[in-house]
Amino acid sequence: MNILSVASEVYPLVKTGGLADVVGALPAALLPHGIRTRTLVPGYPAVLHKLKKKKAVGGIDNLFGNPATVLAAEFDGLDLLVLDQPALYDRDGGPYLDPTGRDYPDNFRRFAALSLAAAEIAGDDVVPGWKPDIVHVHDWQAALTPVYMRFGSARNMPTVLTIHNIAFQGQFGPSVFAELSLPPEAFSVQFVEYYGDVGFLKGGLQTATAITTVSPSYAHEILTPEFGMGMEGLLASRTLDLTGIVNGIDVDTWNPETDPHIARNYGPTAIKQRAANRKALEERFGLDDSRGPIFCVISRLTWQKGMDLLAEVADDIVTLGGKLIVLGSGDSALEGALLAAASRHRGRIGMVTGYDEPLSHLMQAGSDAILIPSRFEPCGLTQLYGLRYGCVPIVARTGGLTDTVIDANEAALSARVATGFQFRPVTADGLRLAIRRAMHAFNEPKVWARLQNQGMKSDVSWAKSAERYASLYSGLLAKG
Ligand SMILES: Nc1ncnc2c1ncn2[C@@H]1O[C@H](COP(=O)(O)OP(=O)(O)O[C@H]2O[C@H](CO)[C@@H](O)[C@H](O)[C@H]2O)[C@@H](O)[C@H]1O
Repeated sequence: MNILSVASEVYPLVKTGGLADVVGALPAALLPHGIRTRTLVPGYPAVLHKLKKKKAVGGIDNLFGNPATVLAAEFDGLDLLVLDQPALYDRDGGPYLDPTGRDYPDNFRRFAALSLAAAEIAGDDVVPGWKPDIVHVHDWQAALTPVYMRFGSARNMPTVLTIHNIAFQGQFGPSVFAELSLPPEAFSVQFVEYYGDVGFLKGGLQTATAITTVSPSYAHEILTPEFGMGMEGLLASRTLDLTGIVNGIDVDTWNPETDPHIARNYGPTAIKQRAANRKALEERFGLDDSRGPIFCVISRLTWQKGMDLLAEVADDIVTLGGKLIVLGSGDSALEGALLAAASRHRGRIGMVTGYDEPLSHLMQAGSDAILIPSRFEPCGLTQLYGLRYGCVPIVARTGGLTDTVIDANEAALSARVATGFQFRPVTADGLRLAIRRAMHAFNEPKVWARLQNQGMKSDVSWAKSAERYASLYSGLLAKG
């Protein structure tokens, strides 16, 4: 079976968040099921520079006024198709933002182009000799693909749309519609029209054959007004086509036994070796060597991720005898609040602003616990990395965090299945209480070691979830 996967980022070529990790790891996990994935991504400079051997395999004469080339390349086991169109993608800055941090004003065109190219690859002879059986698109940036397919030659090919975060919907003013090369009837409630605007994700949710999101709990939550972000009504009409499949992680990239980014490698039978990583972290963040637990945070600094709650409890972590290290960037007010906490508590709180993949590995390997106080979290990946690295997750009880961490309550502790701590309500007090519970457990070395062990034994690989995607795909093909 051939899948065309379409996304705006893919690890290890271009990553701003968890979407890239999933799009980068799923193809290898699907291979044992006889499923071959080609991944279509935009030809940003970062992508083109990293791909040394690439060859033009097709072209589109007129993609919103300019010709585009489709390049093929292999990278780190990924079979890639790259949409090369310099007018759209050859920019300074990131995939979505210019160097000053503002959205590119033509993002609607940049990602409509990605979707239109995908539809043409699926339906026309853009890549001679190759056709997918199913097109699997990710998030709003690729969500117009099934809409274009509906009006093109691949109208009968099944499509899957995965929602990684329903908060990002790709909503634009009505004037962009004229530029999308869609027929007039597409500006209607059955397609992209959304309260008078154009909704990319909305159009995808209407037209994709199947919809998935990245955990079973989030699949339920997005049917409610609290989490559905306005899409709950539409999703309610599609519940039969909606599934939650929890994310896995790439257990080769994230393997404490072989990880090149950490000070000392270790496995489940040598957890004590983590001490060398803890020491390396203390040096890196300028922390003292007091014995209390190190709590880490690796996150976008946003309200979604509950980073305002973290700023509120930072002083308490120190008062309770713990230490806190934060790696992240985002909202400047939150960044400022956390930097202020770090300067109030030199030696006990450390912060690195920015994005640093290798450091994120060392933090998982050397910290005692990872804090994830998200207000909503479709799946979350950092708790899965934490489990694999013996870094105990302390998480808000929401979305995929609910599904992947087993709370250390009395019953779970005595059954020896607990892997971390959950809290609700998601407030500063809720988080504070969870930190207290964790401190208490940390002070009982046997209990803590059991939590770490149990976490490291959890299956966080893609194996089970890849099987679920494989059976979803087969079901779609069987339906014809
Ligand atoms: N400053 C920094 N330096 C280095 N690495 C950093 C970093 N900040 C974040 N990261 C990394 O970026 C990724 C973030 O993934 P998450 O799943 O936590 O959230 P995100 O909201 O991006 O993803 C969305 O999509 C994913 C994938 O489906 C869902 O799990 C999630 O719930 C949803 O919100 C992780 O790999 C993390 O280690």
